[in-house]
Amino acid sequence: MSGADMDSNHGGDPDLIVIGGGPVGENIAQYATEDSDLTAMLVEAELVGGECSYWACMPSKALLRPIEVRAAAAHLEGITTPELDTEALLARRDVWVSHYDDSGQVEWAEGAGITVVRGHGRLTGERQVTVTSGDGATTVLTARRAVVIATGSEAVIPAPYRDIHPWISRDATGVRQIPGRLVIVGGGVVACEAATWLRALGSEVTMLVRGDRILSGVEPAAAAAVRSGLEASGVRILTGCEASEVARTDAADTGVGLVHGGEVHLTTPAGELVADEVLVATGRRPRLDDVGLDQVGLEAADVLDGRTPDWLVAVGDASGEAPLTHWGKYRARVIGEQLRASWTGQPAPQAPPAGIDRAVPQVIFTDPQVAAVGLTEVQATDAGHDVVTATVPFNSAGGSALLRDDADGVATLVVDTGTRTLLGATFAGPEAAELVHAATIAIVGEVPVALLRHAVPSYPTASELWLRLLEELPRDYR
Ligand SMILES: Cc1cc2nc3c(=O)[nH]c(=O)nc-3n(C[C@H](O)[C@H](O)[C@H](O)COP(=O)(O)OP(=O)(O)OC[C@H]3O[C@@H](n4cnc5c(N)ncnc54)[C@H](O)[C@@H]3O)c2cc1C
Ligand SMILES: NC(=O)c1ccc[n+]([C@@H]2O[C@H](COP(=O)([O-])OP(=O)(O)OC[C@H]3O[C@@H](n4cnc5c(N)ncnc54)[C@H](O)[C@@H]3O)[C@@H](O)[C@H]2O)c1
Repeated sequence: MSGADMDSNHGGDPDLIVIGGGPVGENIAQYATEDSDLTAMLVEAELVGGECSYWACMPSKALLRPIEVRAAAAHLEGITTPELDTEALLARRDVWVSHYDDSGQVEWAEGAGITVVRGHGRLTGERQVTVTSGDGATTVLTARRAVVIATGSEAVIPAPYRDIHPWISRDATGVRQIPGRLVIVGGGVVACEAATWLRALGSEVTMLVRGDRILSGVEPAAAAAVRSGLEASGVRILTGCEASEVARTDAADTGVGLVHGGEVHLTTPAGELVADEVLVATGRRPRLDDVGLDQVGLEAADVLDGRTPDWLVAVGDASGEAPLTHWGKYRARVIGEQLRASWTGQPAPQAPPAGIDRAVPQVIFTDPQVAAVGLTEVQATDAGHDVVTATVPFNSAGGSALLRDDADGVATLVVDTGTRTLLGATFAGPEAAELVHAATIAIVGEVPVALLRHAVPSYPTASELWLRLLEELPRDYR
């Protein structure tokens, strides 16, 4: 260890207290302390590993992967379609969430030298966190250097649904009882992914979408491909449709993943809908209400706008940045390394390139998948860029067409006319997830598109779509 201001504090107050032991909290605790004598405590109210490990990313993708493989087999000449075994699929989910047991993650934390403290953490003073455990006992902790808020986010439930105990994403990922008739409110990522697995598990799904299309944040042609895929699987999508009244008999919190009461009646412009369950998937907000911000003279807006004192940092979903695990973990690595360098005198890591937050990738695991990074054409022009775009059908390359007999979908590049570098890319098609990282590298590296044609994709792979896309650009760009 180097650095003038370091003194060993083993057994004393930790250098860092992280409130929230999700993937982001775990990462910042690790990166802020590794290769040093610095110490961290991770305060977790529920399960170490967070929403992502038990209720969000892992269970949803564990459910979706076999469904995706079945869909691919159903659209490939030469093999018969495998049958879905609901019980086995839910059991696979349970394995991927470690049966909701976090001992593996606690073991990892302890192995990394991080002390796990169970309970709900709240700020009660400068660098001070009071932890309330399940039995109401409180412990006051003080950080020598900093406190991190990594408390994640929570589902937003709009007014008409608050009294009916609707399902939220936890019920969909933790499903144990398949609703016969399911209404999904929202047309975002949670809604589209949950519609995919719940339809495959046998629910009759109706999506109630307030806007004029699903997935309003992605390229319209990609969103249209997802809509076609959902409709082909039997999902009914009502756009421009909001419920004005919602009523349910015997609404009750029967448990996660179980139907929460009797029939639900929804009054909508498309007529009355009757459902056995309603899944509300209308967005998430940073979980900042109950972390004691008022005790240190702050409001949620201060955290979201970055007006926090030096000793307080927010990261992950709680920070208001892109609510994605990989993005939160990236920010945790960057901020954690910066903190460690400033506390130890170790060399500072390379700073992120300017504008890095415009290179956030996301994969939507629907059928077809959507994998996107950076700006869409509309977002780029709204941000003041002059752009040219290239769009090709997903099956326009041999390698991508081979993936499925119905390799429908679309790929789009958005290029800045000034810098002639990539601003955004979107791939909608089978297994599109693995195509997007090349675009992320091109954006982060500010690679001129003229150089990209010298990056040769193997034959026959889906990456050959890059050749088709570059050919679609004006000749003097290639
Ligand atoms: C259904 C669904 C699917 C998703 N799928 C993906 C995906 O495929 N890929 C992807 O990148 N992202 C996905 N996301 C988003 C992803 O889950 C979040 O971006 C990620 O979990 C954020 O990590 P985090 O550590 O910031 O917060 P979280 O994972 O929410 O963890 C926060 C932790 O803090 C704890 N906590 C909160 N308040 C306190 C307190 N006061 N004291 C102590 N502990 C507290 C919580 O119990 C929790 O364990 C999905 C989200 C949902 C809802
Ligand atoms: N594969 C992934 O990366 C993945 C998967 C799931 C979730 N996530 C993350 O989780 C976050 C939350 O997902 P989400 O789908 O809940 O949010 P979202 O913001 O993606 O979509 C919310 C949807 O609800 C609609 N809506 C909002 N308020 C409404 C209201 N009052 N009435 C009717 N409709 C309303 C919106 O128009 C939109 O269609 C996302 O930002 C996403 O990044 C990521």
